[in-house]
Amino acid sequence: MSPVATTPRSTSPVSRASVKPRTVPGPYSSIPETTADLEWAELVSLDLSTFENPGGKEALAQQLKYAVHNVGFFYVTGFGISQEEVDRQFELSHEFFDLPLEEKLKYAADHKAASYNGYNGPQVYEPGVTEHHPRHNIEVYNLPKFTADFPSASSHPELIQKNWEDIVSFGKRVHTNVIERLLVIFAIVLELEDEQYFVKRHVYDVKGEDHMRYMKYSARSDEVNEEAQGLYSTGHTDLGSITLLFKQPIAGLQVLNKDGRYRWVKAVPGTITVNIADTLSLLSGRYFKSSIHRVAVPPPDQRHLDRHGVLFFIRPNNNVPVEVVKGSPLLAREGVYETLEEFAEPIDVGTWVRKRQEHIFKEGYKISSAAAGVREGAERTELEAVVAGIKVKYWN
Ligand SMILES: O=C(O)CCC(=O)C(=O)O
Ligand SMILES: [Fe+2]
Repeated sequence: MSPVATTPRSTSPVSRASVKPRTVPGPYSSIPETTADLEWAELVSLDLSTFENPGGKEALAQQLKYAVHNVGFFYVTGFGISQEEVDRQFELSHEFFDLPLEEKLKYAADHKAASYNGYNGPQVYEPGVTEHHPRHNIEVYNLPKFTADFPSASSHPELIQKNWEDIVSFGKRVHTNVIERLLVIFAIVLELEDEQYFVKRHVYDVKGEDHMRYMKYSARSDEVNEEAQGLYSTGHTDLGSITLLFKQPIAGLQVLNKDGRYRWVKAVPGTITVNIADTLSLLSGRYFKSSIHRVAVPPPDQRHLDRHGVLFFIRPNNNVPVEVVKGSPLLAREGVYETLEEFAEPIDVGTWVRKRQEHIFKEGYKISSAAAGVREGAERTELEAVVAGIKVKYWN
C-alpha cells in the first residue's frame, strides 16, 4: 500500500501545521503515476554508467549537445544510488515536515542575511524582506554542503542528526557520481582543452552556496488552487549551476518550450531530472540555456496529495569569478565571443549569489505573489532587472 491513502489531506496551507505523521510509511516513489492525458516535454536521458567506457563521456557530450543549448532540461540515469536510498531521503522529507511548526521554526533561514539555509515556510517570510502570499503552500529545508565551512550535525534537528551519516553519504555521492561527471560533459560539449575546467570551479571542499533540499507543497482546496491561478510556483530560472530533482511521482513541474508553451516533466523511474541554471549559463556566455520552469497544481488524480521533493541546487565555489569561459572552439564558431554582454564590474560567485538571493527575496517573490492573485488581473508578469551589473528576469 502506498503512503498516500493514509496521508491526511491538508485542504489549505493553514491546516498544514495540524497534519499528522503518516501511520503507514511506504515509499513515496510507489505513488501511481497520473493517468491524465498531459503534454509531456521530450527530454534526452544520459546514462552516466557509460561515462568511464572508452569514448563514453564523449558520446554523452554528443548526446547532450542539442539539449544544453536548446532545452536546458534532461534526465540522467545510471548514477549508482539505489531507489531505496532515494526513498529514504523522501521519507526524511516527510518526517521533517511532519515535525511541529515550533520545532521547524527553531531552524528558520535568516532571510535578512540573504541566507536560504535552514527552514523556509510561510511563517518565516517577513514583509519588506521576503514578500510572499498566504496562498503559497511551500515549505523547504535547505542543508548546505557537508564541509567545515558550515555548521555541523548538531545545528540541525534531532531527526537530521540521527540520520546524519546517511544524508552526508548521499550528498557526497551525488557530487562525485552526478555533478562532477556532468561538469566534465559540459566541458567536452564546449570542446575545452581542460575537461576539468568546471570541476575545478565546483570543488566540494571549497566554500560554496550549494544546498541539498527537502521540499513540500501542501495540497490545497480547489478554491485556493483557482485563486492561485493553477500554480504552486511561478515561472523562474534557477540561480546556480545546475539543479537536480530526484524522481518525483507527482506531476507538477513544467518547462517552457521553444514554442512558448509549458510542457509537463514526466517522472521516469530511476532518473534524476536536471536543469541548467543561471550561473552556468553566464559562464558559457549564455550559450547553455537556463530554462524557465514552474510548478503547476498537479493533475486531478494527484492534486489531493502533498508533493514532496528531494533536490540539489549546485553553485560554483564562492571564489570563482563570474566570467565567460575562454578558448571554447564551439563558442567561437557560434559567434558567442563576438556578442558578449559586458558585465559592469568583476564579481565573484559568492557576492553574485548573495546579491541575487536578496533580489529574489524582494522582487522575485513579489512577482510570484502577483501571479498568486495578489495583484488582481495579473495574468502574465515579467520583470527585468540588473543585479550587480548583470541582466536578470523573472516571469509568472
Ligand atoms: O518541485 C519541483 O518540481 C521544482 C522546484 C523548483 O523549480 C525550484 O525549487 O526551483
Ligand atoms: Fe526551479
